[in-house]
Amino acid sequence: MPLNAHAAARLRAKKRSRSSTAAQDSSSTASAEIPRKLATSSTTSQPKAKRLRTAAPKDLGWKSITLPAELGFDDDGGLLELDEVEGVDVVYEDGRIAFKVRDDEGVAQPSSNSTKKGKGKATERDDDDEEEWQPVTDGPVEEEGDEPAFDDNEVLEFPPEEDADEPSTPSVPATTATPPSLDGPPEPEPAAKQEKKKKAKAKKDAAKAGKQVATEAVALPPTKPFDAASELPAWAHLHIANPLYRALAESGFSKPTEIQDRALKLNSPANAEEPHVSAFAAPHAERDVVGIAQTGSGKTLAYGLPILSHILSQAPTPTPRAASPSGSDFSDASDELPPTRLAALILCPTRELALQVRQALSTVAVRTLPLLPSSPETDKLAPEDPRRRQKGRLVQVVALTGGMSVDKQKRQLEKGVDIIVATPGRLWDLIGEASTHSDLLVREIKGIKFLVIDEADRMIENGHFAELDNIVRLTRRTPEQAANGYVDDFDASITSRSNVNQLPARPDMRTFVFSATMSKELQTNLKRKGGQRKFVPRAVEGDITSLDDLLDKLDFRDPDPEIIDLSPEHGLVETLKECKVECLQNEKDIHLYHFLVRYPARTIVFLASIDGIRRLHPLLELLKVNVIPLHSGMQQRQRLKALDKFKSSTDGVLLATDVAARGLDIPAVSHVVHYQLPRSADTYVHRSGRTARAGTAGLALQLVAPEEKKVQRMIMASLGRADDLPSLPADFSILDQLKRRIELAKQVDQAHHKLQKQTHDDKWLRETALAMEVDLDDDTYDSDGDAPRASSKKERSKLAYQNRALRQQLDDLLRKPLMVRGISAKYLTTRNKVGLVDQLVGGTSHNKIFGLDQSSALEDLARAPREKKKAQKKLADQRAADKVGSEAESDGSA
Ligand SMILES: Nc1ncnc2c1ncn2[C@@H]1O[C@H](COP(=O)(O)OP(=O)(O)OP(=O)(O)O)[C@@H](O)[C@H]1O
Repeated sequence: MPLNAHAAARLRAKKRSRSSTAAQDSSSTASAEIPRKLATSSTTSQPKAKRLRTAAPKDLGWKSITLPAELGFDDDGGLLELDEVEGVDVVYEDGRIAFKVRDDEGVAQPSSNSTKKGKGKATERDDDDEEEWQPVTDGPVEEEGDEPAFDDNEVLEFPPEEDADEPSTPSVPATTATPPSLDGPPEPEPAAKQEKKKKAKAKKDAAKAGKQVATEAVALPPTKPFDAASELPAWAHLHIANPLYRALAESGFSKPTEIQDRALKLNSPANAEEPHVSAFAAPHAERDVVGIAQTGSGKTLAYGLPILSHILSQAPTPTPRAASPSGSDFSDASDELPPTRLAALILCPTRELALQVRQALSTVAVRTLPLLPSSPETDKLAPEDPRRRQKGRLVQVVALTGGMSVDKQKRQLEKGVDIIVATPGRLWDLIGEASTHSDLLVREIKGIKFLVIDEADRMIENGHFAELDNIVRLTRRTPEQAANGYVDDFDASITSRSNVNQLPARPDMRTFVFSATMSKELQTNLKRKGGQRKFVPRAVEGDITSLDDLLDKLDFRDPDPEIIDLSPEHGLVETLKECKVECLQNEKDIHLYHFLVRYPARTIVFLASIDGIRRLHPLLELLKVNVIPLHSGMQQRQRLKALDKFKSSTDGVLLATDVAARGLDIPAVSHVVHYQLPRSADTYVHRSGRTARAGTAGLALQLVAPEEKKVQRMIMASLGRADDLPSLPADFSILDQLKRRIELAKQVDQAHHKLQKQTHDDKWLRETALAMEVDLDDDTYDSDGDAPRASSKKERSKLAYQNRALRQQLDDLLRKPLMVRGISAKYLTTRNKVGLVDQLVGGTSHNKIFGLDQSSALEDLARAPREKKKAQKKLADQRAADKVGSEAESDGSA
């Protein structure tokens, strides 16, 4: 087996101790990879401190040499007698190995060139060369977020409504502003700044291009219907409006997910022929749906596509205000009122989810329009920019959530919308205003064709009972409408005009209730009630406090709503792997930090409280983890920015409360960590479902303290499982090193808070003294009790000094590499038959932990049982050998 000699320059190689237990190849010769120049050099001169540059290992010009065993290698694999080499320093920067090459040594190419010119090509550099050499970074390259950023609920400005009913024409939609991106602030790196500038320029160019495009008329042939049968055969059997096929193809959704297939089949006109449908008393053939399907299975489009399909197949309705003969006046008789435009109301439990649903539906809506032919101007625009599209019917989707400007939302409503995605709180605020706006909104809601309750079970938990109740009442039929004598207890005083209150709700409204979790008991109840529900829904007294209550309050027009239950047996997605780490409560920080360092990837860490996030966030930040907090104590804008930032970083760590547990569809989340276990199995399912979405693999890790064992067993039991989760393996020598870092980071944090508090107290005292015209001697202070006191200058500077010193210590510690036990920082040799240089040169070395190969948590988890078996066998062999030895000894002594 080839052994790798170390590349450490300036190190006089001495015989390594034989203490290493790893058995090594002891063949008489061994080949080693040594930087070309280093292998031949024997000078001992120190590289000059100036003009050192970082070189990538692969650019160092390694060459294989054959070393006779007597020259260099003992049977430990240790390196003997290789003399000092020069020109390359092995240094440890930010916890990583880095090779520093002196310019005048010219050992290797500057990285930027050498990667282009090929491995190992060394060129001499002139000392007078003033050109700056760029350091090579081996770190992961930051990728652009692959999802469009949340756009602060800006409704995309689609082509003017008047044109909506016209067939596609050659002209181009009017210029509109590009939806603003909420990109998080980039790192203050010069490269990032440049990138930002570039983006800004590109955006400007795109805006310019958009204007240009808008002013030029592009002659286009009329758009042909999309040929679903040949281009999207897996969808062709489902009856949806033709432009949607184009949108699905453009989205890369080659086939429907199971829940989509099942839900859309109920949309099919073919169903009208089926006996169970003909039994449906209402004058329509479409069904109400209660859909339960695993997380990430595409439920949004399962209800979204029937809605979009319905809208696209209807003749466009003019905006209510514009069409109303008397503007906003509702004094006319109800039958003279203009038709309503709003087709669907989608209720979501959280703001983020509502914004995400809006985004998902808007994207599909835009994609129903064909792209304009490619041109230098249009190509600069984002594909979701309506200016890239041909004119046609564009569905308007608006999100009404808290934390956003009410006025803006009203303006959007005024323009006319097809779909409202709302959280109950904000929607009810808008309705309850008792203004012309709210009357209009009530009238629109009464006319909806679809009512959707997304994440239905969470909706109940969210504390919006009253609002939800009131909104749901608007969609119920009046006694006259329902042949069952249904009593609508809608409070007439909610809106300002009684004639709006008396408007009937749409008789053929469809109701969709979706969630990833719903108790079997509830489903059974629902089924059992099907017959009764036909005409007599249960009168629910008081608030809606359970999903059962909600289902009873919903006025399903379908007496037998279709229940599609695709929930997996154990509630979790098949592509999700679970594991655990059992540790004490106060060791969770170490294990979390270990996991994040060992397996850098997009990760969501769930905590039980905002306080927990406020404690952990600064700690991990001090440890240089790319950590992003998300909780309900943050302003909406901050929350959206946090999500945006998380989406655009490949190794971001989102520290979140359960506000992020449901529905959020963030691409490529590799890991979910339950820092604290949730209190219910449903929340566990939803939290874990933020990874392993749409058929991808993912891992959920539970950090379980002894006091949580009971909760854990309960969760597992309610998912129908024993606690058989595998433990994630950890290297204890690394944990020790991480523990030191964490302890120091905690001290830094405490010192920082102490200083901050003191500064704050001092400021307050000084301001108070000034206001009271009292002299406050800086060097004297009141030291009794807990009352805030002004600190002396000496005290303050001592604190500040301590603070700085601790930070410095932490920085120094973070710069030191993490080393697996048994390897040396000085000699990059071989450990457990793994060549460390091989790892570095081959790029397989772990970025932060020296001595480990890069591997994913899933790979390590899969290997864990084999490794455990091996370790057990080794231990058993060792014990057996010890036993034989001691028996032989005792025989000998006898
Ligand atoms: N037919 C399809 N083919 C491939 N991907 C799809 C398809 N339909 C939806 N997706 C993608 O799957 C992902 C998950 O979809 P969605 O958010 O609707 O899941 P969900 O079932 O609502 O999840 P949750 O229960 O967590 O809210 C999204 O990124 C979506 O774009």
